[in-house]
Amino acid sequence: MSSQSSQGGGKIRVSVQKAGPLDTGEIAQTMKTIKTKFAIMSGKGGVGKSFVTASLALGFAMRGYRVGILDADVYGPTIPKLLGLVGANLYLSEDEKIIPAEGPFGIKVVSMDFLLPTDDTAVIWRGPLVDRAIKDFLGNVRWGELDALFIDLPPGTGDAPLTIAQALANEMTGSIIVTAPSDVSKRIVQKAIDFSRKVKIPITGVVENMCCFYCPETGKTYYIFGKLIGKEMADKYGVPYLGMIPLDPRIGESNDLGEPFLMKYSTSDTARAILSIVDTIIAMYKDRLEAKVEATAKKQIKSLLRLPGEEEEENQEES
Ligand SMILES: Nc1ncnc2c1ncn2[C@@H]1O[C@H](COP(=O)(O)OP(=O)(O)OP(=O)(O)O)[C@@H](O)[C@H]1O
Repeated sequence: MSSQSSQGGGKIRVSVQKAGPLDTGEIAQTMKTIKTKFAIMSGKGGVGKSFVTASLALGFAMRGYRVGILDADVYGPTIPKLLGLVGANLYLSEDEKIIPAEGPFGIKVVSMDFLLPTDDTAVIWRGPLVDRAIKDFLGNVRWGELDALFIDLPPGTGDAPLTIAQALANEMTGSIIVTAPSDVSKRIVQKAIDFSRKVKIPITGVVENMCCFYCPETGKTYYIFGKLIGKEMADKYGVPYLGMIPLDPRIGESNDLGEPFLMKYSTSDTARAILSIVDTIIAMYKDRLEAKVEATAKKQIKSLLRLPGEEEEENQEES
């Protein structure tokens, strides 16, 4: 990737350069200011992985956390659309770091979609170009201080998600496995659990999307494809079940309009289901999410209690 401006900084332009191997040191350096990092994965495409990624990020942000999304679904990047960010740009800082775009609640977003001039160009993103972008997205972004980063992996368990997940494994707090109930979903959850274990990312849990349909006319919930298959599988493999999200026609509608569902229908039952998953994850990682806040608060209290002149003494002691 190259910068457009000759004065340092500027909009990112795409150029084909050989990427070189993914460098775990660079990835660690890029992510060191982020408290928790979650890889969102699915055993197969189309189960709502990107929708869940965007919704979890929005949920965390609505709870007051500083959030980022890395859309690593390089062949089908949809996060910008779900957040109403189509047409946004990525920029390079003077020292050639990628500056994320900013979405609702200040959510920082990096996506291949920002680098594609039109939808039709997706097809040319192959080989070296994708390798280059992945390398830059993983190891060359200025995220700043974040409480949570959600990484939308490519669907399935093939080469593309494997390469990215392996490079990220040391940094990840956990994986969130998205599934939708169907005849084959048991196999799909099992594949995703095996995948996460293979790349040594601890499993945060399973989210069952499109679990059921609530009919406002009858007031009944219908488990069209089978009841609690995700829960059954999570129990079988001894991983946490984070919750379920119903089929809701308003989700497709808001996604198509680029109006984030969780914001537009924030008081709906479906939004409540999503926020309950968000709260479960927050509760699981409470210590990590709050650790820095406490450390900062302690430091502030200490400085408030300090008498004039003591700061200098302390600095001298430290050096
Ligand atoms: N709970 C839901 N109710 C209704 N529609 C949904 C729900 N979840 C997702 N969708 C719709 O399903 C489609 C697929 O969702 P999404 O793109 O998030 O899936 P994905 O698993 O990321 O797909 P891909 O494998 O292509 O990356 C979208 O049109 C989305 O709006």
